[in-house]
Amino acid sequence: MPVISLTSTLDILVLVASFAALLVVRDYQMRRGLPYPPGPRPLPLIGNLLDIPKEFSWLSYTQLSRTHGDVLSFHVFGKVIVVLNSFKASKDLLERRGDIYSDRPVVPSVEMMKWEWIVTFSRYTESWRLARKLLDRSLRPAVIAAYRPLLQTKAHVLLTQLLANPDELEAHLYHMTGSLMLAMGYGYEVNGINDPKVNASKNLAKLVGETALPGAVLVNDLPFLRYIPEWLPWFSYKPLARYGYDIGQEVLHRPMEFVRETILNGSAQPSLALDNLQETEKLEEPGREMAEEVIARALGSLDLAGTETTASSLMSFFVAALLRPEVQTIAQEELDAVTRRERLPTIEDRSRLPFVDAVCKEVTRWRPVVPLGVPHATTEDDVYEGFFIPKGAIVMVNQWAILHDPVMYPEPDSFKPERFINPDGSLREDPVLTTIFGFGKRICPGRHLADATFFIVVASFLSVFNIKKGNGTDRGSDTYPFTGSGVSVPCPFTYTIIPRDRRAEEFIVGNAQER
Ligand code: HEM
Repeated sequence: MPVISLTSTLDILVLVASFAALLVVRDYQMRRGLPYPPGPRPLPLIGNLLDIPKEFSWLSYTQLSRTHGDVLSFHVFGKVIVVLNSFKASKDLLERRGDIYSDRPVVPSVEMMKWEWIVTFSRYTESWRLARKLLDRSLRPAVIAAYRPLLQTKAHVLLTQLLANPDELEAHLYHMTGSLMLAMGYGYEVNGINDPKVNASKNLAKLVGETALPGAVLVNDLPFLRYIPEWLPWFSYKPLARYGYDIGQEVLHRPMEFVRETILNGSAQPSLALDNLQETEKLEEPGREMAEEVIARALGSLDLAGTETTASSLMSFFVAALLRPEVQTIAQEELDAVTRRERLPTIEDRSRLPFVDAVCKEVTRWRPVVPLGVPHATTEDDVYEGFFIPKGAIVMVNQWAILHDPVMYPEPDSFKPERFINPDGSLREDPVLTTIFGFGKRICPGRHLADATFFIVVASFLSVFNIKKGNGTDRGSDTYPFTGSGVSVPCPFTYTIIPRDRRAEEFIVGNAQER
């Protein structure tokens, strides 16, 4: 029987220690003696794995930034994760040094599901640049202005649905934002609450939320797990990868097939797909096929990235309105003065509705829907304020820390739209609020659409409805907890939605008949 002698054990220990020392020296040389940004002390091998909670990690980062400073670093299995906790550092790095801070991290689950076509996950490549250019062009303010009537119609349909079935708020919001993306993107009119195209993008968004962030599933930390074969069912990621790939392909291709069919049979409705496909007609093959692929990727990403974020953010508005019912009354007085209760508000009314606008701004500050944004990655080594940030580092913006800074926003955890109102009653603009849409070359291309949609839904709702607390114990803001994973949304809550009065009810019915 082989015996491991004391000397050979010592030999192994010496070997491991020398290897570890070699790594430390190499790391020191690589960063030219400069320190990494501060953070909790890493443990051997696992680094800071135990310092990064799976839930509500933005709260822990905010806490740590108070002692360590606004740029933090963590080390997990050899990867450096940098968390930016201030607007200044986020601007300095992601915007001013955008050439080297605009990549996305390699995420094993994303690779396995072949989701690199989704613009949000695409690496900083020529293929990303092409799709991104198309999105920026298609979602610029002038185009969004042209789609205002569509936005308003969708908001009015939402009112009708809420009147008929007020208990299904979340489903109606999802339906509204999903049907808006599909109408704008492809000229597709959704068919009822269980429309297959809305469901496909909802399923994809759900799976993305559950799996696509670094650390969200074990395979993202231990990439070798992706090779475990299917005959080890408890451990293999392959069935999940296949499912993710299939629903991804459905969102990527099905709506484009629909547009092509409607072009052929002459029933195509105005849409971003139609506009862009018409442009490609001038091209020769293979350029045309490639251009069509870019359109499919860009619009599939729009559908995916725009539906859940906007719907979830709107859900937070309803929680805020429950917590401070008097805010509804103030906003309604402002709305009534503008519309005289003779019509529904429009996006053009916005400049005369500063308080309603302030409500929208405060909701997004109070409960940012993706509190850690979408991770960026560096393509070069860099030095910031004396700290070393290596090539390949994952860089995240802690939106929560920025938008809950008690100096900028006193009592940051309270929902207070008044903070955005100047003493003369006008709206106080706040450039820091764009934080919710990210920074630099990767800033959300759908921000103008999201902003207009948010406003018109809130204004339309408040002009005809009230939301009131449902039954159950009232524990203040604790009655309405939010989820703590990548996308932070209100947990299910009880409420009652009722028309403000008989006049409001008649108005909703009359408006629906006119459509
Ligand atoms: C409340 C609504 C929304 C919020 C809070 C939001 C937030 C964000 C954030 C934080 C990012 C990452 C930015 C970065 O990496 O620095 C992002 C990216 C993106 N968003 Fe939005 N978004 C919203 C609505 C929309 C809408 C309506 C669309 C489409 C119409 C959209 C399309 C996208 C796309 C395609 C990306 C990926 C951009 C890239 O990687 O180049 N988003 N969004």
